[in-house]
Amino acid sequence: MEDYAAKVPLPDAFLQFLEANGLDPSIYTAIDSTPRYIRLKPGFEACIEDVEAEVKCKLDKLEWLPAFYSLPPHVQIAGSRAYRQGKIYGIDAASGAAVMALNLSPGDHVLDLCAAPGAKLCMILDLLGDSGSVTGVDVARHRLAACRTMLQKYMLGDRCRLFLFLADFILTLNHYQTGKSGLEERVDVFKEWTSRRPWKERKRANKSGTAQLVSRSHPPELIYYGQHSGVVGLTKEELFKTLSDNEIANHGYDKVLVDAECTHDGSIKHIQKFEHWGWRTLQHRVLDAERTDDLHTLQATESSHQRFQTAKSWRVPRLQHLQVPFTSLTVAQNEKVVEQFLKGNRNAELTEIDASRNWPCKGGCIPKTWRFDPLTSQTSGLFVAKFTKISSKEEDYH
Ligand SMILES: C[S@@+](CC[C@H](N)C(=O)[O-])C[C@H]1O[C@@H](n2cnc3c(N)ncnc32)[C@H](O)[C@@H]1O
Repeated sequence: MEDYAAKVPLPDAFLQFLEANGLDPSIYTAIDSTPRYIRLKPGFEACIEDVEAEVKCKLDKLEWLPAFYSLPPHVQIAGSRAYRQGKIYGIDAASGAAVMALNLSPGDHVLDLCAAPGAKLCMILDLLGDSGSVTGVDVARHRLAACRTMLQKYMLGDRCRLFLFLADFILTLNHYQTGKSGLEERVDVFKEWTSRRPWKERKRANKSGTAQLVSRSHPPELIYYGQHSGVVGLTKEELFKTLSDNEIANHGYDKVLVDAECTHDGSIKHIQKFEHWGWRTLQHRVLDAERTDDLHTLQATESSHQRFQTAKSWRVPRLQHLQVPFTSLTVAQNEKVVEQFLKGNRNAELTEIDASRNWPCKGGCIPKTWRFDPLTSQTSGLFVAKFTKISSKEEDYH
């Protein structure tokens, strides 16, 4: 450990955390050389040379991840015209890999739990193009607001809806309800989305409080919906209704992404922020056992489907894949959560990720799981696992 202390600008407490979690501190020795990544918005392939001219460096196309380019770590893209005009995204390649693992097909309806600020959500919408839908759920109002801004900037809002709530929220929306004749006359029908909400609605929102983080007692709040997201024309009762098991068959999602909160110890960018925040706060923000336990519970809860949002999502016959990327590299927050999920869901199995054949990363401690560690992958750290439902009719409803 002492050897690394010299090479790696990390405090002892963090090195001890890594050791306690069986993580090799050498993965952080790439801190200074890990590139930045951008993703090109579909349709803007021709502008890559303009971007290169603007940021004054050559962009390297990633062989293993479509539309992704790497650039030197010191290059800033936020001030570039291409970024401001919504032609490129700043998103880490490992996050892009997690989205590719969903193996999206045209028309898929995707549930993105813990969606904000929305880098993966935007990529999913780009890949779906003019089909399917994405439902993003997050517990943080301010992060969802950033997500909505991103949707608008990249013109991706048409088939998306965002809900402020806990990830165990059950959404029972039928994705494409059309031809709902007569509903237009009803007072409380969702009209085309507008940022200027009617006075009555604002009053109601004020009453329910404007906390940045919602609690379990907070009712689900629709933060944004697009014209073709399936919301327009519904009443609140229809949007939030509870379905019986039989009805669930016609609702639900094809794929679910659970990008739950974790300690972010895999993220170099996150760890580097402590240079500014002060290493002393690392202990409180990342390492405290109490917080780590909470996060473990959160992930386990979300992934093991004790909470019914994910449970219902898992049970809907349409669901094919549940995809879990975690920005931690500890076994407790990854493999242990996977094991717990499999134990609690006999109709779930870990599935091979087609795209992983070309990924520059290592296998996890459980077969078919993957670990992007910063040194091997030259990306931010990420753990990825994908579950598929074994389609046994009796098991679907247990
Ligand atoms: C790793 S970040 C998600 C990043 C996001 N998927 C993206 O690609 O930009 C984790 C998110 O989980 C949210 N979160 C934490 N606990 C939650 C819960 N119980 N229900 C819903 N969201 C939660 C946080 O607000 C945070 O935005």
